[in-house]
Amino acid sequence: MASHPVPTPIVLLGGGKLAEAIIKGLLRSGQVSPSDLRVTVRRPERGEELRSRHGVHVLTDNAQAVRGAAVVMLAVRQAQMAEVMALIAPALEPGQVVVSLSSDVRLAQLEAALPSTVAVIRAMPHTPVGVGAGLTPLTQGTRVTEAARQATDTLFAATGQPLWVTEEQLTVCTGVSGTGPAYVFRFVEALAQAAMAHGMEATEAAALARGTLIGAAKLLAEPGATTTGLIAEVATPGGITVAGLEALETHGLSRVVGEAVSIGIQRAKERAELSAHSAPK
Ligand SMILES: NC(=O)C1=CN([C@@H]2O[C@H](COP(=O)(O)OP(=O)(O)OC[C@H]3O[C@@H](n4cnc5c(N)ncnc54)[C@H](OP(=O)(O)O)[C@@H]3O)[C@@H](O)[C@H]2O)C=CC1
Ligand SMILES: O=C(O)[C@@H]1CCC=N1
Repeated sequence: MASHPVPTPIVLLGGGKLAEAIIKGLLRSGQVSPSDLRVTVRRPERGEELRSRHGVHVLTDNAQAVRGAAVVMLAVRQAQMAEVMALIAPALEPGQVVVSLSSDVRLAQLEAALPSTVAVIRAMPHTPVGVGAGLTPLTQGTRVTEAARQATDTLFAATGQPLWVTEEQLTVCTGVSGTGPAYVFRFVEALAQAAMAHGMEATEAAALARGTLIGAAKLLAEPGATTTGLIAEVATPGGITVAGLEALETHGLSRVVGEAVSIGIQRAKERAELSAHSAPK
């Protein structure tokens, strides 16, 4: 599917952290130019940042921004979703694709708030989209045509890899890959803290931990790499890594990671419920 051109213009409503990562990823792909991208903000200084860093069009009027767009992405937080959907609903044009990045608003609620002539898709990108290395789970609403699906697939392929899932699975993805980069970075911090506890200077400790993650990630990205194989390459039988791996499990690594994922999924479900109950009828 990714051999199709990326559909443009692309409009991002809410120029926050995730929107900027998507802008960076799309521009980096070389398949989209700054003039293909429009982003809305509510603070002029944020608009200036985005304009000067990426050369994109910046607007404050969400309804005006969606005019003529091929794809409209909802990139505001839960608190602004209902308001922004109400603003753009009368301005959306038949055939447009609306992609919600919100973890908190379900397809049924999105479709109820938006005209029946637009295709609604939910996406759960993560910040690696900014370097073209994102994995973006997607789930489609009831009015999605093959063209709309292909347009969205192509767009996220430009920032890494799209992955189509059910809406239920998207909630799991939120708790695993949407949040996941933060957990990985926290692990790097913990590794650096451990190095410092054993006498390393902060700068060297941070470099050791960061270098370990970046090097390990590159090995994992090699064709055919498996975590089991990569672990075996490090863990000399009867050696030091084996002892460390045992300590990780004894002290609950799998349980702790499982707990973080479960809490994330539970919170995503609670927020979706809250959002459904507070939506204007
Ligand atoms: N960050 C991530 O890694 C991920 C985020 N998401 C989802 O993406 C969405 C955005 O998250 P994130 O980027 O982190 O949050 P941010 O708070 O960074 O971005 C939201 C942006 O929307 C702006 N905004 C608010 N109201 C309006 C409005 N009426 N018109 C235009 N812009 C407006 C905010 O402006 P101001 O700066 O003034 O507050 C802010 O810059 C959320 O729904 C989140 O769940 C999903 C997956 C991963
Ligand atoms: O923390 C959040 O709520 C969002 C959703 C997944 C990643 N960031």
